[in-house]
Amino acid sequence: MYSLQNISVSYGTTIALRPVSMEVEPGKTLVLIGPSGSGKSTLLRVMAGLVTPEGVLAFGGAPVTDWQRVRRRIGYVIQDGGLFPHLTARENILLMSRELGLDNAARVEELAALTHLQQDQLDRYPAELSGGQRQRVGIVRALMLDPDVLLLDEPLSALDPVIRAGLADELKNIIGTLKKTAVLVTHSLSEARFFSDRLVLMRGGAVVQEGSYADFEARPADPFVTEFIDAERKL
Ligand SMILES: Nc1ncnc2c1ncn2[C@@H]1O[C@H](COP(=O)(O)OP(=O)(O)OP(=O)(O)O)[C@@H](O)[C@H]1O
Repeated sequence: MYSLQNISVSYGTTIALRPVSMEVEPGKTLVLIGPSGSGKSTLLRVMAGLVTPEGVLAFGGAPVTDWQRVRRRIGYVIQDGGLFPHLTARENILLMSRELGLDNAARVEELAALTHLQQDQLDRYPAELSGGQRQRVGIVRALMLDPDVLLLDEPLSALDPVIRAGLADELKNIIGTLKKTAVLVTHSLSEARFFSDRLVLMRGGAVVQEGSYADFEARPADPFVTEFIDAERKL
């Protein structure tokens, strides 16, 4: 779905991504994991077309030249939903559809059912919803235009453990049922293990190891991989 060749990003004098190359396979879930500041969100923002990198980024087999067209095929979810506070949940969800002149009212109902959002919750403002409900609204909004790809930046990190476990199940089901390609950023190794077909561990803007969770355990490419796994286990 994505092919990245020597993608790098600097913010002024800060190097956020060193040349990174990777593939994101269609229909699979890739998880980006690594310590704070390692470049995970920057890489996701590059895939969302929100940051322009050096290097070559291809989507669906061709280098991206028209982000307008590509962005419609991508749903982007950030921590706490990233909702507009002055719009109700339903208005947030329908914003893009209205801009494009699409009547998607029925799809809201379908997706609300899939994410266990209730009617009265859809008519509330974000401040009147719990963190888990806001996150669900963010997920429904991202799914409205039926994107091929879901980009998820720490979608579960603001939630209490019970809600987090429930939403993790729902999200995994949604990704599987709707056959989406997903790229998910997390700090949590257990989340990474739960969601990933493939894992990418980053440090200092570079990829340390890429593979399955089993590869990371059985064949760590660098002492940092073992250190990272052990540190997470202790918690
Ligand atoms: N808009 C920005 N302006 C300047 N520097 C930035 C900006 N965004 C990120 N950075 C820097 O780029 C580097 C990578 O940041 P990024 O947010 O991609 O890391 P991350 O792995 O997602 O971190 P976290 O897990 O804490 O969210 C960091 O050094 C960060 O301080």
